[in-house]
Amino acid sequence: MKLLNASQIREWDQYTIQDEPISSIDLMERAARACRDWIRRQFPTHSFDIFCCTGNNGGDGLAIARLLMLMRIPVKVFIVNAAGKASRDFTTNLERLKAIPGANIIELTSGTFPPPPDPSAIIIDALLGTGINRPIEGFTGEIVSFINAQSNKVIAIDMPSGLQSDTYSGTTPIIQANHTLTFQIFKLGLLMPCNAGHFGQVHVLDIGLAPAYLTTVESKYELTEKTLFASFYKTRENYAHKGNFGHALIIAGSYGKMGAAVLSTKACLRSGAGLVTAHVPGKGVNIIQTSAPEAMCQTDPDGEMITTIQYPLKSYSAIGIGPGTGTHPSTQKLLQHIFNSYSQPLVLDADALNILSENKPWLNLLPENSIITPHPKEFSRLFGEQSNDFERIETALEQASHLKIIIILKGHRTFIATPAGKGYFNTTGNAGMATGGSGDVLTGLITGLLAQGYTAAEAAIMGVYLHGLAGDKAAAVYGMEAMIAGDLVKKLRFPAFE
Ligand SMILES: NC(=O)C1=CN([C@@H]2O[C@H](COP(=O)(O)OP(=O)(O)OC[C@H]3O[C@@H](n4cnc5c(N)ncnc54)[C@H](OP(=O)(O)O)[C@@H]3O)[C@@H](O)[C@H]2O)[C@@H](O)CC1
Ligand SMILES: Nc1ncnc2c1ncn2[C@@H]1O[C@H](COP(=O)(O)OP(=O)(O)O)[C@@H](O)[C@H]1O
Ligand SMILES: [K+]
Repeated sequence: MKLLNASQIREWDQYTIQDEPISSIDLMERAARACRDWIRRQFPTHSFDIFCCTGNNGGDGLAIARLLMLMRIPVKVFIVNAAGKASRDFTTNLERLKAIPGANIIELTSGTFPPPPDPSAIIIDALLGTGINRPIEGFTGEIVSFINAQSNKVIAIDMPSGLQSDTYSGTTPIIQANHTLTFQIFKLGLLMPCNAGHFGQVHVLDIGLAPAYLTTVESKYELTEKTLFASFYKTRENYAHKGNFGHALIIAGSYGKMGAAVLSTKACLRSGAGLVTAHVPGKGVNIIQTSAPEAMCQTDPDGEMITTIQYPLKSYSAIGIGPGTGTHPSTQKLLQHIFNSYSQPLVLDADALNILSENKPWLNLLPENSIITPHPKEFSRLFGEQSNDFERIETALEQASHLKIIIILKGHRTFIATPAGKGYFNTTGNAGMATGGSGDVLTGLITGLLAQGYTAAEAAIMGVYLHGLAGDKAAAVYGMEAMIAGDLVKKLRFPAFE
């Protein structure tokens, strides 16, 4: 699914109005009904204080208020700056709400604040949505601060008010919601870790915008979803043999960190690669051969770390390097040797990235379409500190196209930047994956996909998606706390397709 910016979303709105056709007030009603249904399911016994400005986001708030009232749910509506310019659909919804006997509508003008809400009431933030075009200030800002000061749960409609959908919002007043009910599609601002304290849990509600619009519009960003995965996935032929699925080499581990080698090797085996070899320190041979007997093993002449490769690399269709290797100068030298002698894409993680950040010119030696998998700290060691997450993804895209590599910026919504200038946000995974070794699993998995002949971008997107899916399956069984990285390997599954 493409990610759209605020003006494209407005266009999508208009497209749907003409294409379906549906009037704009009916589209607002459909959006309000979707919110009402979600709210009723989640909070069946609460009362609601709904805060509205006078644009269409406020119009949604008024329609939600009416729909809740019609179900005999207690609702108070506060209209902020009621004398301000009102949208047509806001005005229509205000008339409809006023027509309901007992409607409790309170106008708030500068300096008048509402009474503190009932402790069990839920606040609905329908002040501003995607129409925001400047930071919130003045009385609206004071109302935002008032809402944030309450201990009540807050549900934001479409966007937490004050949060920009496409750019960094800075430190101006912004609603801190527990839940955000956003319409039809994620917004960039709802994917950024720096905004997490504002959007809480995001729920995308289908309001029936015309899918055909998406084929007419360009977007730099996309979400990884099952359909994208399916578009890359290659079915195994009945007569296929292991020689058809490549030979992956995992270079990993050091004394005390052999677990990293085991996890990435096992994940590589489960990627579908035909053959997997692990290159490990001499003393690690028994560990790897016992825990991953399906893999072959090359031992380093050094017992405790990776220093030397004494065999040709050409026969390997993909190489993953870095988990648990350490950054000893001998390991650094080996990495440089690989950069100079191997021309196919590499997958670089963990200590390989730490070595790169100490030898930045080597970034230019990376074979085209190599994949690097930094977490935010590794990313800033490589490419410098960024002042916010929007800047970080921009830098990732710039560097991916400059270095002609894929950058996987790991996190809750892992971001994949491709040399073609496209960025993908992953939709799978959970905080249970914040446990040592999860990244090693990802490295092995992506290396194995690359070895089978998937392009670097496909391997990166599929790997990240599958890794998160495995995390979700592991969390469903063990809970987020009890799951460990080895469970990700066990739970790796390729989705079934028709
Ligand atoms: N397609 C969809 O998904 C659908 C969307 N729908 C809903 O419409 C919402 C978008 O509505 P919207 O365009 O009327 O904008 P909204 O956010 O209400 O702002 C209103 C006005 O406020 C002003 N303003 C701007 N910044 C400001 C600030 N900082 N402080 C104070 N004022 C500020 C600015 O006017 P200006 O002052 O610039 O003239 C702006 O026009 C969307 O989020 C969703 O809830 C659904 O109903 C149907 C389907
Ligand atoms: N809160 C989270 N939500 C979703 N995925 C997460 C979360 N925390 C970590 N992950 C995933 O787990 C992996 C952790 O990798 P990394 O930080 O390299 O850990 P390690 O070095 O311990 O293997 C990444 O793929 C990341 O996206
Ligand atoms: K809002």
